[in-house]
Amino acid sequence: TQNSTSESFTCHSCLLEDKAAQSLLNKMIHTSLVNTTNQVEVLQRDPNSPLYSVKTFEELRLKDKLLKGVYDMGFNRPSKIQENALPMMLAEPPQNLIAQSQSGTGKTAAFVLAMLSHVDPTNKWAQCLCIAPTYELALQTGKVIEQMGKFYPEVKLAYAIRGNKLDRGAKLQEQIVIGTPGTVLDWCSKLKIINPKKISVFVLDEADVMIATQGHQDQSIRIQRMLPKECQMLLFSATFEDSVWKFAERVVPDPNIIKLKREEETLDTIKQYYVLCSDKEEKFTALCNIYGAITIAQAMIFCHTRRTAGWLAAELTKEGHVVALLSGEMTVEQRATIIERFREGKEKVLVTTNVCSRGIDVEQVSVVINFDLPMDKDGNADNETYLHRIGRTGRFGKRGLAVNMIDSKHSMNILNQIEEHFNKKINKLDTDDLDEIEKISN
Ligand SMILES: Nc1ncnc2c1ncn2[C@@H]1O[C@H](COP(=O)(O)OP(=O)(O)OP(=O)(O)O)[C@@H](O)[C@H]1O
Repeated sequence: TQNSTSESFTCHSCLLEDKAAQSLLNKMIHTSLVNTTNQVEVLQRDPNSPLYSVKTFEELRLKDKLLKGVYDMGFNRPSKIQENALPMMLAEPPQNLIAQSQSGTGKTAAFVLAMLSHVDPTNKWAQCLCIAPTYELALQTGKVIEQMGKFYPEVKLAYAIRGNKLDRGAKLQEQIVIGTPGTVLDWCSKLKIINPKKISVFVLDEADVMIATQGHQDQSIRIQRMLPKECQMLLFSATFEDSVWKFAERVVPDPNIIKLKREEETLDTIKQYYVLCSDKEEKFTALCNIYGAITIAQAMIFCHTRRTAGWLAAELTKEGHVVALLSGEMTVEQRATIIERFREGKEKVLVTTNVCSRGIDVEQVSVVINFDLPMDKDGNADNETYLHRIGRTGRFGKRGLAVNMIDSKHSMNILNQIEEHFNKKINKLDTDDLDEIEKISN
């Protein structure tokens, strides 16, 4: 209907544009390293120079105060990306770096360590400058700097973020500055609080989010142009589409490049079924019939709109089931809390719309219910989203179960498109047949 289309559109646009919120969510959720089996790809500016990588933090010859900070955070050894990135960032003379890897692989920890090692605490001026796309992301990175520098109190940190007003010409004493592009630019140019000529490390974090925000790209480039040529430039991004790449090349001259590819998801280990119903209510009944079977593991239920998700969560609750609802009108903090609880297993079922959970990794989910099938704005099958919802990477390749609810010719059509696209047959499931339901959960 007109209504549901526009509703899903609003939710879609509010979150699609809000890459920053997604990024913040992932940061809040990743309280430890994400497992990846993919190899790191390293492209050196000088292909003849030996490639250094480290397996321990000791090999980096960090100051004791810093090593203590690293161990105090519970890090035992460098992550995959850190093995190569750290030696490059700490090399003499300094090397420029562009690094791309998914959220939770240790990028932030890596450049924070690099900044802290570069600082000369006896010099009371800004030496390292880090820019992040939003206020919240800047605060989040600031926290990591404070935590890692806990045993190195001579090094001070300043936040160049809105609301932090300093007088024109006031000279900053802090050696590290973290902030958003607009404020950092003001501090460097108009207010002259930072002398950009004295910056020796420049970090551009979350480049993909940065360029998605109006104006940030230009501001970042203007900041970069004020820095001395020999300043070390470091750029990090979770994704690497062409636009990010073009931007990266403009702000990081002569870069070394490190990439950690995301693992491909496949449908190979997934049992896929469809259930035939006549309307939403019948889909609900069918869902209740298989509820016992699906809640042996953790399940996610996807609906097309916020309204359906809200309705479904309420109906399931009325039936006495404990479910969590992740919805578009929630704040980032609220969403983070819900995802965190679900991750910890406090709730076994999470009802959500696709938009809300796009790009958020919840690896342990082994049952996915498509209460509504994923479709694009023209009403065709959204194969990519289908794969993201139910696919598994090699690493988390345990068996999974996907159940698709069909209640119209249109949704049957989408299902057929999905079958054809992946060249995989999706079997019919009779939810009144207890033996059959028994089978799917084994
Ligand atoms: N070497 C390490 N050993 C153990 N844990 C680590 C290590 N490096 C980072 N971590 C932890 O792993 C989590 C993810 O790291 P980090 O935030 O640096 O990743 P990221 O790639 O920057 O991801 P995001 O872009 O989402 O912040 C954090 O909780 C961090 O404290």
